[in-house]
Amino acid sequence: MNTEDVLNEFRDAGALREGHFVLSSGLHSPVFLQKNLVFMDGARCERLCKALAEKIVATVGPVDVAISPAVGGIIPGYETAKHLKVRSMYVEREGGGFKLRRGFSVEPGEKVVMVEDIVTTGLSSRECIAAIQAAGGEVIAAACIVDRSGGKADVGVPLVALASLDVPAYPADALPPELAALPVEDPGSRRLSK
Ligand SMILES: O=P(O)(O)OC[C@H]1O[C@H](OP(=O)(O)OP(=O)(O)O)[C@H](O)[C@@H]1O
Ligand SMILES: O=C(O)c1cc(=O)[nH]c(=O)[nH]1
Ligand SMILES: [Mg+2]
Repeated sequence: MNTEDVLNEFRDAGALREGHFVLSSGLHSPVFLQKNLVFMDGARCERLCKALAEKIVATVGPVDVAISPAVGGIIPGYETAKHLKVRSMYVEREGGGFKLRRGFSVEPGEKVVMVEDIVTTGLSSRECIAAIQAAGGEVIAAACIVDRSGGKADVGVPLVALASLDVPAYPADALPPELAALPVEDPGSRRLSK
């Protein structure tokens, strides 16, 4: 499955949104990939995550466990882990940072792949990887359905992306006038509890 195939899945799901969005990183963008509309369709989610699992194994070899950052990473993390035939766990925010909770644990020596839905700056991926390492996990790779940084995001380990796009994103104080003129949506979960 190549980038165009992945984009077609997003288009068909109505998940390729245009407007004015504030992203998890605080950057603003005219484009938002509403991945939940993709993952709500089990067959569509399976096609994407099966392809991601195959690409992970082809790139870094077998892994022992997949761990994702909540909320967006939970469904693709589970589905990708299913095709990798490994355990699926997630980290979630507690007091601002990600933590492995709910009785989840990693055994010493297990190889972990961190599975994200979308990578923009790589901030959430780096935070998730740090939480896995704090729990004793060895993260050998990261993976995502879409890397929208055009390959520029550095998550500190090899990143396996099913699709790679270069989508514009701007700091709040440097918005193009046509973007600033639109009402802003904040669709993610990072600022939900504030
Ligand atoms: O690479 P980054 O700049 O960190 O951006 C990508 C992150 O943003 C979204 O999560 P968000 O925090 O919006 O919440 P969600 O997982 O609930 O959608 C997405 O799920 C990624 O985790
Ligand atoms: O950077 C983000 O927060 C982000 C971008 C995007 O296109 N989709 C998403 O779910 N999050
Ligand atoms: Mg997320």
